[in-house]
Amino acid sequence: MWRRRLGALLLRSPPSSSSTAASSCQHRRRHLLPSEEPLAVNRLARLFTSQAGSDGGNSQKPFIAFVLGGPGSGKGTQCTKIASDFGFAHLSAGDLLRHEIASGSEKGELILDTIKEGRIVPSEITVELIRKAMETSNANKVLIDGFPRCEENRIAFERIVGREPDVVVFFDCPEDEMVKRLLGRNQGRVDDNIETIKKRLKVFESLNIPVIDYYSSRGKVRKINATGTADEIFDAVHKLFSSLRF
Ligand SMILES: Nc1ncnc2c1ncn2[C@@H]1O[C@H](COP(=O)(O)OP(=O)(O)O)[C@@H](O)[C@H]1O
Ligand SMILES: Nc1ccn([C@H]2C[C@H](O)[C@@H](COP(=O)(O)OP(=O)(O)O)O2)c(=O)n1
Ligand SMILES: [Mg+2]
Repeated sequence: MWRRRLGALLLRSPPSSSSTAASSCQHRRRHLLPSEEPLAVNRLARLFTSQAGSDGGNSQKPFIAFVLGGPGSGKGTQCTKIASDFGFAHLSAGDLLRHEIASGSEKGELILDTIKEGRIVPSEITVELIRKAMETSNANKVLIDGFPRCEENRIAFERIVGREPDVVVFFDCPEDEMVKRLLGRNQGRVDDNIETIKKRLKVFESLNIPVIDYYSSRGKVRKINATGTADEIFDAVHKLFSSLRF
């Protein structure tokens, strides 16, 4: 029901794109799980286990909202507003990955190549960046923007953290609107060009929609109509967050 037809512009994309992305996600799953343990598990256990009064900071399990939607659906724009009005820490998986590229680290090159191709970065890299950012922020309410992007991302996070998100906000936007927004974003991003956008939309359909379906079946998804102005959309978002208990 969430699948949308893209305009003629996107109908001619090469059939290999989604299978490449899918195999990347699947491929990494084979390597991921053994290598995550036990170090990361122990660190995350400390982060997420209630230790009232013992750590001098936030001692509660943080409230976690995953924020999903296609590329250009307005996740980042809405997260900024939620953070400002509701006091959430805003952790953008894409920003964390771009920061890693900018740092010149060894992983940066792989991340850059992957993002240019519109594919998904190996989950162990992304989850580790999110884990560190959560630890640093020490926040009790966290928006995780643009994650999990595929089942491998989801499984890696839930396995390491040992829990599910409290809520999954899904910005539902027609593809032609997302394309228009991305082409006008003008932030100098290597992936905001029509070729990469086509691939990202295919990846969203083939890998991210199943994650949304999964959380939907568990009653976690709150779908927001992401058309209209940013302020109009935020009216609905504001209502939603006002109704949540965190
Ligand atoms: N409701 C909206 N209407 C028009 N443009 C929007 C809207 N929301 C966001 N934008 C613009 O669209 C582009 C993509 O938004 P962004 O928040 O970065 O989306 P995402 O994080 O989902 O890719 C940005 O240039 C942003 O300013
Ligand atoms: N969980 C994630 C999030 C982003 N990435 C990569 C792949 C995505 O196309 C890029 C950009 O992600 P970002 O969330 O910033 O993109 P949008 O806000 O949806 O336009 O980063 C990833 O590999 N895994
Ligand atoms: Mg974004």
